[in-house]
Amino acid sequence: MELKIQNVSMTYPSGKQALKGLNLDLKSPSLIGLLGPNGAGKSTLMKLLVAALQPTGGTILVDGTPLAKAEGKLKASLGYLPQDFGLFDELTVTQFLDYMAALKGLKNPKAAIREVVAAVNLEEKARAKIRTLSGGQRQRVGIAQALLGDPPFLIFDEPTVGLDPEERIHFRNLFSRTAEEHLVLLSTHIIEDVQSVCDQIVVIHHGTILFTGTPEQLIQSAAGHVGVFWEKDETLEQGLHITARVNTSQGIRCRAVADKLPPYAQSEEPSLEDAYLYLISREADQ
Ligand SMILES: Nc1ncnc2c1ncn2[C@@H]1O[C@H](COP(=O)(O)OP(=O)(O)OP(=O)(O)O)[C@@H](O)[C@H]1O
Repeated sequence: MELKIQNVSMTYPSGKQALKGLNLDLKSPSLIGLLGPNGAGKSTLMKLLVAALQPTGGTILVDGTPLAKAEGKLKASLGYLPQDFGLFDELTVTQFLDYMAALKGLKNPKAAIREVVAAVNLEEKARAKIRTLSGGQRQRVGIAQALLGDPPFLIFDEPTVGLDPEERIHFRNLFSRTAEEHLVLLSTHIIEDVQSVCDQIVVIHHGTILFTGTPEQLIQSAAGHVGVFWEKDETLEQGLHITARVNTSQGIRCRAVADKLPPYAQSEEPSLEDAYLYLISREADQ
């Protein structure tokens, strides 16, 4: 499966331009992490990709066919976890998944439901009413319904919200395994979610794409722009973007990103988080 996003823009009826001339190729199999600050346009892009919104400019091609003509095919091969996912509180987990399986037209719903309930570790709650679940468990039901029927294209909008660290690791591994044969797109603010599993990262900010490439390429782009120093007085922080500030017994140790590091900063190898913050901070400085 291949999606081509060509010069896509989205302006809401309010006049807010959420996306500005985006170009992007998404090709199966791949696990693509969509990173960006609040309001960057991530959810808008995902809504366009699932045809929940129509772009106000540009074209989206699904295996070469314009989305407007390929909508049926796209929806039949799509699993989607939206950001604000409403659940049917009075249904049990299994009843809800059964309903979703019917909407998806699955031929063998019982086996498919068993499979996804196991994949998200919810066997113990399969008969529990959704209103009795914790936030993290509800999120897992949302992930389960997206996985139902093993669709070849999966979109998860902030899938790890509400999950504890152990669950987040479980889901990262699940997404990674799923992406061995599928196209998986996940949006997140959490760098660790993309760090260890995504083979491609797309950084979006103010409705434009700032970066596409591998995590290693993003890290490389910040080489020479990350440094640490002891904060002897506050003026040393001026003109720098401080990414960490640690109180130690010897004083305050600062980590910073900057276009040009000051002489008192000792250069450090960038992490993915440094590189992301460097990219966003450069944009903010312009
Ligand atoms: N229905 C809407 N009408 C008007 N403006 C909207 C609408 N939905 C989103 N926006 C605006 O479009 C911009 C992009 O929003 P979007 O939800 O796509 O960002 P996001 O990157 O998903 O942010 P977050 O991480 O906070 O969910 C924001 O400025 C937002 O306020």
